[in-house]
Amino acid sequence: MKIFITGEPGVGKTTLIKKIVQRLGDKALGFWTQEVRDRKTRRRIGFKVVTTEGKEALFASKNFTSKHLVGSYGVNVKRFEEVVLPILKRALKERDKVIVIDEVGKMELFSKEFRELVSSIARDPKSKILATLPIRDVHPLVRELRKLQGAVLIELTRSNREGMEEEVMKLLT
Ligand SMILES: Nc1ncnc2c1ncn2[C@@H]1O[C@H](COP(=O)(O)OP(=O)(O)OP(=O)(O)O)[C@@H](O)[C@H]1O
Repeated sequence: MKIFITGEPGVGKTTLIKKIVQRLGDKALGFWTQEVRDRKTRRRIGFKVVTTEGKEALFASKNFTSKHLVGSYGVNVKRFEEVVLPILKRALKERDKVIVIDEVGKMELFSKEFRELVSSIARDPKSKILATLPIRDVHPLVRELRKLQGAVLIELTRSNREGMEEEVMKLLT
């Protein structure tokens, strides 16, 4: 089963992914992206990736100098790749796992290897995927995934998000 969750920023995609990862336990392999806020000011200062194995890395920050920018955030593509690529490569081999990719977004898509791995995972007819996509087509790959044959595309909204955890679990099991 391949499931793609899309929705407006802040609607709760990452929250949903984390709940499902918790329920899947060691059946899930992958990562999610979440914002990092300053402890004192509570202002958003960057984004980190967290893997299902508990690895974390701040990979986008207002304080990073980078040629890869999304808004005022500099993206450290190397740091993203170091944490995320090994787990996705493993996931491609371990057939029984649900591969979790949150998200196939602008920041993540700077990595060519990430784009190639996501394509391979999506093309594999036997892969089980739970991934999030931005609501807008920020890249041809996002457009391709949105239309992927045999996949389920769900738009998460404030009105349907309450029952979505159960809905997705039903599709996955
Ligand atoms: N079902 C829910 N009920 C109430 N609040 C929620 C729910 N889901 C998420 N939130 C809250 O909304 C905020 C944004 O959630 P989250 O980071 O999961 O959104 P997102 O869609 O992943 O955002 P982005 O597109 O920016 O990555 C968080 O503060 C979270 O606690």
